[in-house]
Amino acid sequence: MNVAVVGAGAVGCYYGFLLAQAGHAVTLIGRPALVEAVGAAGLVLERAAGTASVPVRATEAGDGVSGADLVLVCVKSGDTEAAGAMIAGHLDPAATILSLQNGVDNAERLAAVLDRPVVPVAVYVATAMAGPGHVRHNGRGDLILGASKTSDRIAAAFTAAGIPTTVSARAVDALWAKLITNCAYNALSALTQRPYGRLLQGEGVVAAITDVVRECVAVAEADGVSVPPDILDTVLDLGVTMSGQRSSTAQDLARGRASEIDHLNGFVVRKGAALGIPTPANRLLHTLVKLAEHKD
Ligand SMILES: NC(=O)C1=CN([C@@H]2O[C@H](COP(=O)(O)OP(=O)(O)OC[C@H]3O[C@@H](n4cnc5c(N)ncnc54)[C@H](OP(=O)(O)O)[C@@H]3O)[C@@H](O)[C@H]2O)C=CC1
Ligand SMILES: CC(C)(CO)C(=O)C(=O)O
Repeated sequence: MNVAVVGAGAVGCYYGFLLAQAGHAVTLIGRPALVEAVGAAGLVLERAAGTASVPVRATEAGDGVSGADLVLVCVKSGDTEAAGAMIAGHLDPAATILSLQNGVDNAERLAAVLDRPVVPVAVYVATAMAGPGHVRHNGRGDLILGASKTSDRIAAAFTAAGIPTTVSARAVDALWAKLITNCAYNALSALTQRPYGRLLQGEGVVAAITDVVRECVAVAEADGVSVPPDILDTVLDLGVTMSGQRSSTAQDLARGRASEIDHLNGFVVRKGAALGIPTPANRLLHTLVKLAEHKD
């Protein structure tokens, strides 16, 4: 396949590497430092098994998607519309477009910009950029791909490339379950800069997380989403299995970058308002993170 990755960061570089290593022609669309580094040394993946590099094409330009059969959009949720506008005029009519992003409405928002279907993908991976063109893998890597005409073929190609992938007509339910986890941990970890294990030990934290999760479940169910009945246990378990982890929102704030909070707790607040469901705990977390993003 000809594959284009729009947003060559931690997620895009990880999946781009595995697809290139499996023999697919991969083009990364990213920032100038990434393009320069990949041009000089290839795309580097560091993981428990060792560090390796593959040669891939890299460009800053939206026309990097020209001729691609498959386009992976991997930008942060706040960049979805801009990334869509950048590639809109260059897409092959037969290309399949995947949104590999957290949050539940990126595929829908991207589809509105592109005026064509976009397949939502739930991404279960832990990766981070160690430097331009150098991605570090910290765990997992499996995907749940929404259903489409080409999803089964893509899932087979991904799985053959070392990316365990299943197809589900209810990928959005999986995205919601992930969103609920993000709503529970991301803001609290960001505001306190605590990893999840120490966060859960804080006074009142489990009760606060329980409130957040209950609000999210009420909004999801009012929106027709099916949430697993044991979601609260799943959320609390993550704080044990990933006890040393700080949320991506904590990492964004520590680097002085805008976070995805508008698309996490902020999304639940907006959706709840539209559906008549009160979301005071999510509203407060959203507001506090917005204040922390703009300290001056
Ligand atoms: N990292 C992880 O382990 C996981 C991340 N996710 C989700 O995946 C999505 C991507 O996350 P992640 O890869 O970590 O984010 P990153 O910030 O590492 O990667 C996104 C990259 O896209 C670049 N970018 C944004 N807009 C453009 C554009 N128009 N043209 C070219 N490059 C662009 C960004 O540059 P710049 O920074 O300069 O804007 C950045 O390098 C998010 O929704 C995240 O929540 C989901 C599961 C796990
Ligand atoms: C699952 C979790 C909470 C893990 O850190 C995450 O997705 C994030 O940090 O954004």
